[in-house]
Amino acid sequence: MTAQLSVSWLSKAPTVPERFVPSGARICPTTLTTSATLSSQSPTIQIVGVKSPSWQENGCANSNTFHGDQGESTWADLDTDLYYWTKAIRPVQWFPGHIAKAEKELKEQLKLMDVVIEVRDARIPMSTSHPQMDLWLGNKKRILVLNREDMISTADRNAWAAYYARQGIKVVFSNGQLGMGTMKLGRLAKTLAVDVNVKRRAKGLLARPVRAGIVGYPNVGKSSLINRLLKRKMCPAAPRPGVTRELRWVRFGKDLELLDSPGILPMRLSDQSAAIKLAICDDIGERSYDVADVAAILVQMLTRLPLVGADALHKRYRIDADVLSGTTFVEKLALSLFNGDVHQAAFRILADFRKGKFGWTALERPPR
Ligand SMILES: Nc1nc2c(ncn2[C@@H]2O[C@H](COP(=O)(O)OP(=O)(O)OP(=O)(O)O)[C@@H](O)[C@H]2O)c(=O)[nH]1
Repeated sequence: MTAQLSVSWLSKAPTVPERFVPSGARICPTTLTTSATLSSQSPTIQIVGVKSPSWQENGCANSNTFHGDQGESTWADLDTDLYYWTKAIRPVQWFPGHIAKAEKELKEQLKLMDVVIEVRDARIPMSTSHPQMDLWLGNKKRILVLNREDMISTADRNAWAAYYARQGIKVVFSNGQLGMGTMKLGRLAKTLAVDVNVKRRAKGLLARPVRAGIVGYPNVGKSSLINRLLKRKMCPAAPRPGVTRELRWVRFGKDLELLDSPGILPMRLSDQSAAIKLAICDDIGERSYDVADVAAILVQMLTRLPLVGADALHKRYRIDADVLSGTTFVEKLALSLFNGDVHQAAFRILADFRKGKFGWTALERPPR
């Protein structure tokens, strides 16, 4: 997919740190691809009852600017640069066998679902949107959940809420760890599927529980949400991707059944900007990426994020991020804290980000 660039892009060379400029790399604006634009391949999410069913999630397929209350151009520039940074590192690819199996089984179970609850990581809602989800779900009733709401800023949340509101999409923000949003989710699922039993009764059949399938990328918090709703640990949940291996229906009260499913993602991650964000957010298996590369890119991203910046990195590690490439930053940290062990230093930076040590922030803002 190609992106049309705004004039400012054409006139402004991306700020690409040396380490991430691949040899022979050339800026070719008309063929730039960004995570924002690639995600536009995924068509629509809709909540039944909402008019105008077709939501081009990234309806501005060719827009690369982000909106929000601050740093609009910062987000756009960052997206451009991220594209180049990823060109210089080992591609991130992850498709373990259980995902292929889960995808097949999930498609078979679809016909049993009255409503589908699609869970995404609130830090990266576009990068955790499966490009084929719309094709699989067709007209099925859907609820969009942005989980890990505690891991983003209020400004991020407002930007995403406004974005979905403009599309006529109701989005539930949730916290699978503490349970916020889960009751609302349960209620919404039952409300959306209310016609199931209306139709059954009209045919003289007994009412049955509404069936809601919970789907999404790995580690976005699907099982945790179910456990929180049930107030019991019925589904395996742990802080690493790929914990749920089997599809499993569980009952919530007498009128709702929930399907927990393994996290699925595309066999080939063609959008490497999205793939890097999955790695940063721990939504993809650790063996699929080079930790040092990913941490170096994270440093460069954080330096540029309006809510973080080089100051936050300096405060934590006493190293100036704004004058160094991400790689040099990681190497310096390795020397100062880990006896030169770059892997450990890289892992520390990723772990600190995931624990919110630089402040809670999303890595994506909605397209305009
Ligand atoms: N901070 C925070 N952590 C969460 C939230 N939801 C889930 N988690 C944590 O994220 C980790 C992954 O959650 P899971 O429920 O196992 O995720 P999953 O989507 O089922 O993962 P897969 O098995 O890979 O499909 C767990 O350690 C949870 O405690 C949330 O809203 N906020």
